[in-house]
Amino acid sequence: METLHEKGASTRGQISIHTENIFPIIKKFLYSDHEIFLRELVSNAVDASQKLQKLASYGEYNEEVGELKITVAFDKDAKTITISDRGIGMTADEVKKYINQIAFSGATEFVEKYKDKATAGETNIIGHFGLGFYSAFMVAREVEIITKSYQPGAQAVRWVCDGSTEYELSEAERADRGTDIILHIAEDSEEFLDKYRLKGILEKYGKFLPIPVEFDGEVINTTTPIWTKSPADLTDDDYKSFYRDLYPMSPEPLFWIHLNVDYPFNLTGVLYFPKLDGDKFQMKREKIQLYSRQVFITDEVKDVVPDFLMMLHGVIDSPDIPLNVSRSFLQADSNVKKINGYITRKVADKLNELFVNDRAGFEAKYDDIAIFVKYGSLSDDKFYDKAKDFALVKNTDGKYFTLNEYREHVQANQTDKSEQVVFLYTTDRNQQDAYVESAKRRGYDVLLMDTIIDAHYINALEYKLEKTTFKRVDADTLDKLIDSGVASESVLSEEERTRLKELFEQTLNDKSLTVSVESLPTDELPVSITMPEFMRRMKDMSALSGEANMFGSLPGGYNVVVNANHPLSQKLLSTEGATQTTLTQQLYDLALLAQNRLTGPSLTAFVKRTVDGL
Ligand SMILES: Nc1ncnc2c1ncn2[C@@H]1O[C@H](COP(=O)(O)OP(=O)(O)OP(=O)(O)O)[C@@H](O)[C@H]1O
Repeated sequence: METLHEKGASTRGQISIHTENIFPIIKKFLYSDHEIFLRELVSNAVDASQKLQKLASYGEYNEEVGELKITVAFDKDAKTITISDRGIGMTADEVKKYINQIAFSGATEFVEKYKDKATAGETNIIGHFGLGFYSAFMVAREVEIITKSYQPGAQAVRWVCDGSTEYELSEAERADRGTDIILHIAEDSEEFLDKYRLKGILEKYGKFLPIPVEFDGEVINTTTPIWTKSPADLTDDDYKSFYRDLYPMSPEPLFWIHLNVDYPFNLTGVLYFPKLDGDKFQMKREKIQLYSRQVFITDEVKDVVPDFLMMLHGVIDSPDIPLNVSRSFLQADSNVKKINGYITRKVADKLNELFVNDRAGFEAKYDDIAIFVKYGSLSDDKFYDKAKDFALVKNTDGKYFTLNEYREHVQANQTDKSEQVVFLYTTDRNQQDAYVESAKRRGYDVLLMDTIIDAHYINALEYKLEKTTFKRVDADTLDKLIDSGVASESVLSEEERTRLKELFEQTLNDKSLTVSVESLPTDELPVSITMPEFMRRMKDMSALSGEANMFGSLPGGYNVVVNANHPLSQKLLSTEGATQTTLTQQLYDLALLAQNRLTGPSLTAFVKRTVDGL
């Protein structure tokens, strides 16, 4: 039985810390967010309650456990906030040991002592920093503890400390086992003496705590959220309704992944693939909530979750993530790295499973999934290796192919003279329609690569796929895009071709344009405008990165390709003077128009010229 040495008297003593000034430091810097005090104290109450449950289950506590509800109450007049639990409580010696010795964590000792008895994943003790309790001094000018140990016949004790290094410990009255933490709120923290404020904080951090927490006559938490259950016991509706709880305004998720791992680290959670809808490019971060043993910690999951999965929604719960330490430490933490790898693997496995089991369903969702697959493939080679079998490409007819299937599909028709298979693509089906249609007329297939990440994805695929080149449909004339090595016959003589080239150069009078005359099929446009693939990619990249580099600032870069075999070319050569100039300009403008690039005064002039000619 625990009693104070001098029964009835109170003891005074020094809190054993090495610096006198630790409290101001705690107050200011331990947590920048003062509301955290409530999370810490309620977590301690949860710990104490769970410890009691454990002792009971180990047969070391044989009395009635009863209801283990934690209550949080406040008194505006007395300016107090009280957190009460019916957990294991503390003897006077334990108060001295656990409360007075800052940074000595009772929790660590407890786990150490019971770890042999606890089965994996069962060590549900929140605290292991030994400082949580002292966060009370961020908001309180004085903290009082009234506690009574679960041990038979234990004497209740009262500990008071005003935030200096002095404390007072005396005997007290408490009917039942457990602990009351009474905070005498400091003047500058009176904002916390407010029903809505307290409720808000409790709901933020404690919505899923494993022990019921009552505030203002209501229990604020669900003690067994779905991630603590076994997937076998859950239905689709359970997952969907949990999602609705977390994100009331969001459309139904596409699918989800239940995470559950014990070794080499402990992690549970449910990650949802959201329906991104029109929001595809907007990286919606801060949608994953991080918990530690059901205590909400943060929605800043950077470093814990791979960057490309930051757009997922859901909950991750891990006691193995160091939470109160700096970011740089977090990055170097080996558990965090393993967790990262694990999540990546689970996501890849889930996608593969969907692909294999339900190809049609997978395709139906693919437009939403694509961004994860692409971003993942770009940022993580291991993910790419898994994803290459289920990553899909979509052509302009809306058909989906895996990369291998697509290669098979186009190989016969789209292999050039250097044995490269050319994947043609469009970044804008409407704007590049003329080019897409002429490619299709030749029996070529065209891929849709119209999302912002595709430029990078194409680079990565070219690097990874053997003997494969991507070319945008308007990068060159079709003969050159897929160069069979067989030159087409020209109906014009060499001299006529030179005249044609000069005619365009003089009429357009623009040094940034390169004019070439080529022998194309007669059903191709008389004039078309192309931009070499390499040049365009460089320009796109510099536009994307927002950095002005030499490619970004280069003007034009366009080629004007005149089709020597088109009947209009011959007609052009047979005219002269103003008629010839007008016709040349008109053909060039039509080429621009076919690309939806004829605007402003040039468009006005074109319309007038056309009307005049009718
Ligand atoms: N409500 C409580 N009931 C019983 N013991 C408590 C209670 N609150 C605190 N303690 C004891 O005081 C110790 C120190 O608490 P403190 O919050 O400072 O550290 P911790 O919980 O071990 O770690 P953390 O910093 O992560 O919270 C606890 O480990 C526990 O032994």
